[in-house]
Amino acid sequence: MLHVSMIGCGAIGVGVMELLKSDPEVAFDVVIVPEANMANARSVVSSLAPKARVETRLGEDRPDLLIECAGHHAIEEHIIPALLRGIPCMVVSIGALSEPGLVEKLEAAAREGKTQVQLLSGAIGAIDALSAARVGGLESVVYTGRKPPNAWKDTPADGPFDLANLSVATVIFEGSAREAARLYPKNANVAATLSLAGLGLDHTQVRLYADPGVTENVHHVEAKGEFGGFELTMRGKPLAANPKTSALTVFSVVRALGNRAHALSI
Ligand SMILES: NC(=O)C1=CN([C@@H]2O[C@H](COP(=O)(O)OP(=O)(O)OC[C@H]3O[C@@H](n4cnc5c(N)ncnc54)[C@H](O)[C@@H]3O)[C@@H](O)[C@H]2O)C=CC1
Ligand SMILES: O=C([O-])CC(=O)C(=O)O
Repeated sequence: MLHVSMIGCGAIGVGVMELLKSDPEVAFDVVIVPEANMANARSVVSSLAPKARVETRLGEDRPDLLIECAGHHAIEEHIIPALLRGIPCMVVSIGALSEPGLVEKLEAAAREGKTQVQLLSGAIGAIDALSAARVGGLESVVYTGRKPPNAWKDTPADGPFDLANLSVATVIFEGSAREAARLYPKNANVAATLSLAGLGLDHTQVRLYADPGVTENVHHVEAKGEFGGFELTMRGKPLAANPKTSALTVFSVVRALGNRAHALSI
């Protein structure tokens, strides 16, 4: 039985608890949310993981694994202190790692705690192929992200572009993955994940579209290198609870927890 503490109880966290509620090998002991969200989280957790406590921090608990499904601040606030205490962690808010120095800080904390932090693939596939290709040397990685206009609400594109009335696919950003992640933190996790697996934040090229012609979050990757090349297109269905987040992100967390909890890992 894997004893898990989870940070966040939003679209991803709730989806994960729903899918794992009848898995006898995974137990949620603690769910961590900010004070203001505790009442809401308690009502959800009481039906999906009735044995779990809702807290604002991990405290003295020592789970087998701490998983972050919360957002960028949670990395500094909860993951780094847990790693320093030797608790293995998984992270889904990969866009946060575009902040200068944060990847190094995470790595140093895991080393000091003699443990490991796993960065999850989330909404994108082929991270295994890309990071293997890096071993032989990569020439270029180009990522194009395409989402319905409402997924760009409350981002820097909301204002300069009349999102509600777009009639054609419109490029709202073109530049490096570092800049994409800085400007669009909640929509640039995929760009950051591809960068960390591949050519890094400054050399991964990103183009983002608000596209009234799509209903899914479409991720396209083109990579070339010593290994040859690949092209990947993923059409991720957005979660009803948060259109910025693809359902595959939830499934990737469930897969990662299953791989730790079950006898066979794939
Ligand atoms: N790697 C990937 O491919 C993807 C990563 N994400 C990232 O996953 C994260 C969560 O996404 P959603 O569940 O859709 O968001 P959401 O907004 O629905 O839920 C976030 C939850 O985390 C809690 N929270 C926020 N800050 C916190 C903190 N500092 N400490 C503890 N709890 C905190 C909130 O109260 C809420 O319960 C976001 O950062 C998002 O950018 C989302 C989609 C894909
Ligand atoms: O598709 C998703 O779930 C989220 C996404 O694009 C990102 O954060 O890069």
